Amino acid sequence: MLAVEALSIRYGRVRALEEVSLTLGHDEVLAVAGLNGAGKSSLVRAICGLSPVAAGRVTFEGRDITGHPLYALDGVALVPEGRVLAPSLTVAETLRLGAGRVRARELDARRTEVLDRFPALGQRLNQRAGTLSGGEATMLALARALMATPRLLLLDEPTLGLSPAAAARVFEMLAALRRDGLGLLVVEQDLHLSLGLADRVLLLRHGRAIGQGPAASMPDARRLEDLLIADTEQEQLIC
Ligand SMILES: Nc1ncnc2c1ncn2[C@@H]1O[C@H](COP(=O)(O)OP(=O)(O)OP(=O)(O)O)[C@@H](O)[C@H]1O
Repeated sequence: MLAVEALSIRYGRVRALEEVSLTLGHDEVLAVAGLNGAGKSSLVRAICGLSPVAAGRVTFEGRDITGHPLYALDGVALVPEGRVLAPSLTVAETLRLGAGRVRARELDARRTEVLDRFPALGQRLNQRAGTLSGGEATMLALARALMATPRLLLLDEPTLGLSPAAAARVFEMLAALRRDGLGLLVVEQDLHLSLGLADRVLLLRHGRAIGQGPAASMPDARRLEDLLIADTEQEQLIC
């Protein structure tokens, strides 16, 4: 469904990503792991046209979408780092934004479908996003993305700032979405959560892929953390 080929990202003289490649199939989960500054957000943002691509290619369902802006990408939605909700908008207004330009009947149908997954949001339709708890706000960011009826969902640190229990609930939701056929690319610092959900894991260090492979064949979370921290260059540690 998604293929990233030798993607490089530059911000002026900063080399944020160096020739990183990955593939993701339908209803597959790829977790991207790396320390702060490893290039995880840059990768996710470049896939949906939000970071400058210096070289390489992104294809989605066979179409070249390199540099295409998110709003023009049919089938792809993003849950951005930090959720990026407008605090003064209500839950209902936020969901409406996520749907883009659709007819009222279609909007109602999508909202009903999405709220089936998030009953707590359904009880807060008139509450302003800025007054939601961290866990509720994350669920709203997720629900907003689902209003676009994506086949591929990109998530950038969806558990940031959440309690372990709330983070586990987010990952339960992601598991349910995968069961329902969504492809997920998730940037996640919590390697226990990542390894529990992902089919495959991509490890980034200083903008380079230092390993990529099935989650089942990865070392445990503690060893993975050590690999991400290590200073020595070890190309393709895990394949
Ligand atoms: N807009 C920008 N302008 C200049 N440099 C940037 C910009 N965005 C990111 N960078 C740099 O690119 C590198 C990768 O940043 P990125 O945000 O992709 O890392 P990350 O792995 O997502 O980090 P974190 O886990 O802290 O969010 C960093 O050195 C960062 O300072």
